[in-house]
Amino acid sequence: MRYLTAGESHGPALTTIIEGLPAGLPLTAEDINEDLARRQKGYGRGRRMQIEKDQVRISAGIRHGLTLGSPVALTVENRDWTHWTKVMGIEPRDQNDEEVKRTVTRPRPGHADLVGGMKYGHRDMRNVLERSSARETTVRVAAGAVAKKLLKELGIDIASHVLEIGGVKASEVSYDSIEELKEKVENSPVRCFDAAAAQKMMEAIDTAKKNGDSIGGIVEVIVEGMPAGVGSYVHYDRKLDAKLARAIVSINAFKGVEFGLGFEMARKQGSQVHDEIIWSEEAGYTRRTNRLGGFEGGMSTGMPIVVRGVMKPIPTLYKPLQSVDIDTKEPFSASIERSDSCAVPAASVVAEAAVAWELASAIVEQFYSDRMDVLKKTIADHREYGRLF
Ligand SMILES: Cc1cc2nc3c(=O)[nH]c(=O)nc-3n(C[C@H](O)[C@H](O)[C@H](O)COP(=O)(O)O)c2cc1C
Ligand SMILES: C=C(O[C@@H]1CC(C(=O)O)=C[C@@H](OP(=O)(O)O)[C@H]1O)C(=O)O
Repeated sequence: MRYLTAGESHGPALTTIIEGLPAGLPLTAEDINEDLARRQKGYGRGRRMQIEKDQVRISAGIRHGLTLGSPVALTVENRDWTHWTKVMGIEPRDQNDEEVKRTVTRPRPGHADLVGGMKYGHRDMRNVLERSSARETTVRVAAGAVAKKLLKELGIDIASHVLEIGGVKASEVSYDSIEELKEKVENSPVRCFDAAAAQKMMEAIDTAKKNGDSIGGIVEVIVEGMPAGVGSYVHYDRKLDAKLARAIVSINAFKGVEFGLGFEMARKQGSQVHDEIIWSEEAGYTRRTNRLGGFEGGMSTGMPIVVRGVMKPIPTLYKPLQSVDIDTKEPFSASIERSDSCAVPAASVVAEAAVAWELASAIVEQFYSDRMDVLKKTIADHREYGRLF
């Protein structure tokens, strides 16, 4: 499967086209809108999220609530567009209009402005920031919601949550089921299961905001029910953990990724890292522990997938950092109109979507069928073969 996205942050709309979905997958706008709403929540976001109320319009690929096997086209309109019709106009610009003539010549350190401008020859760096904006993650979440629906049909469940914001860490995660974790997380303004830590995280966001600064954090995605043996050890570009790593780091402002114990493995002995193998009639092959986070040799082991990503602090700051105006070459200290101070909770929903997409895509590639009912049967047979292997 593959998908493309198009759209500028303050343009009319964002669009995605999804190709390669099997026919017969139940899918409604509500399935997608639920995740769009989850992405919009989260303590620490700026005023833009009060303007937007993301809703998907499905314009192709679905009939009577089921996928047809043809490309699925999804669009989310930008409500803010009504305030930007002149500046972001599609038609040639009106050279006499003062508002239209104003260009962005002051790059923000940490954003794509300067290098993107140099690369594409955009001396008005609005042409860069409009597309480099994380507004694009709206339709990535829409594509992810479709992937999640496919995974759900195959008995694969996915959740995401926030582990750390601005140095405030949640306590060790403990939950009886992924459903219990989800319930706690969805009721938290920072998507953290630990209520005491969540309170401190919100205080850290308030402090950063008051100081005109921004903060980042760490998110975790957990997947249960993934069959063993998806991905492959035989070639670098077929390793599923590598695909997930790329997907996480492709999210705006994400700078690192780890699986299971992750970077902590550097400080441990092999006996404290590798997961002992056991077998039972009911469950087949499982592990006593899950310190490797669900991967061996670039393949899913069948244990829960545990992947984390680190998000840097938001680059646009009310507290000015020094930069250079590209017209005058003079230094300036930037002042800005609006920005998020922390988008880690929203980004955890994006990470969930990114992981869901990669897993669904890898499953469809490996167990290919044009039909959802056949895919379901193939996965069931694969699980049974693995149990008795
Ligand atoms: C959900 C989300 C919201 C974001 N909001 C902002 C924002 O309001 N202001 C900002 O400067 N950057 C924001 N970012 C981060 C920038 O989009 C990102 O830093 C930029 O595209 C440069 O890419 P890089 O940080 O990956 O190098 C956000 C990122 C995410 C995932
Ligand atoms: C619009 C979204 O996030 C935006 C991501 C973003 C950036 O630079 O990445 C900058 C901000 O945009 P604006 O300047 O319009 O306030 C965020 O609001 C969104 O998540 O839907």
